[in-house]
Amino acid sequence: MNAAVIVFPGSNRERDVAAALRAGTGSAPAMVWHADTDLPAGTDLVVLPGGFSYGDYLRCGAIAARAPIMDAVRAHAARGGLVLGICNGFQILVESGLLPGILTRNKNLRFICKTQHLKVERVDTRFTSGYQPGQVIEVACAHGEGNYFADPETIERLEGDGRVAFRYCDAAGNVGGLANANGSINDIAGVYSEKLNVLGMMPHPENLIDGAVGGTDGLVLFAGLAKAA
Ligand SMILES: NC(=O)CC[C@H](N)C(=O)O
Repeated sequence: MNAAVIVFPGSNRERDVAAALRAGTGSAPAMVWHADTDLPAGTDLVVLPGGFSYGDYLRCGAIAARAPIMDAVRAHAARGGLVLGICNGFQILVESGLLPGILTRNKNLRFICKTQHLKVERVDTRFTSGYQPGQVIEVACAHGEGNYFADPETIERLEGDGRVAFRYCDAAGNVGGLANANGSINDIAGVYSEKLNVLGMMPHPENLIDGAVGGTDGLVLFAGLAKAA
């Protein structure tokens, strides 16, 4: 599979996600600078990594969404190409209009850094085909603005169309309550685009790829993507 990781000034998880792609797909991704205007020919998957692009100035992801490379990312998505945005990458996807809704300050107004359980809502997408229906997975959270919000019509559409990818839950799979630390509406941790080819998620699957360091629940996503591509 040919993956491209976009690197913005202030990205800090691009190496983590490159390691996850190498481990999950067997090949190293191309690293593409934000000021470039083209993706490498034959790119199957674009990854927008986590971090603090442009120092989180204005709003997280707002400036990166207007970077030169984003026209090529939008065109890739419009052709049905795969796009994965993780944390700051999710923020960039909503700021660029590739996904609906917004990501605003965590409800406790603090940076949240912890492992987190997620419920996998569906396993018939190219991102989640490696999981079991209803599986509870463990991933890492590290964000200040992960509180997902959208207007009631948008939420109804997302829920009705099965476009919620993951929800915050406890170890037993109970959704919401204290498990939803950032206050996201409907406990939403990740959403798909209409054609299910764009996924934005707040937690970091790329940091759970090694049994010796916390587990491999994240690796499943990258390995599944390679199979799907
Ligand atoms: N880990 C990240 O990608 C952090 C995203 C963003 N800078 C925030 O704090 O919300």
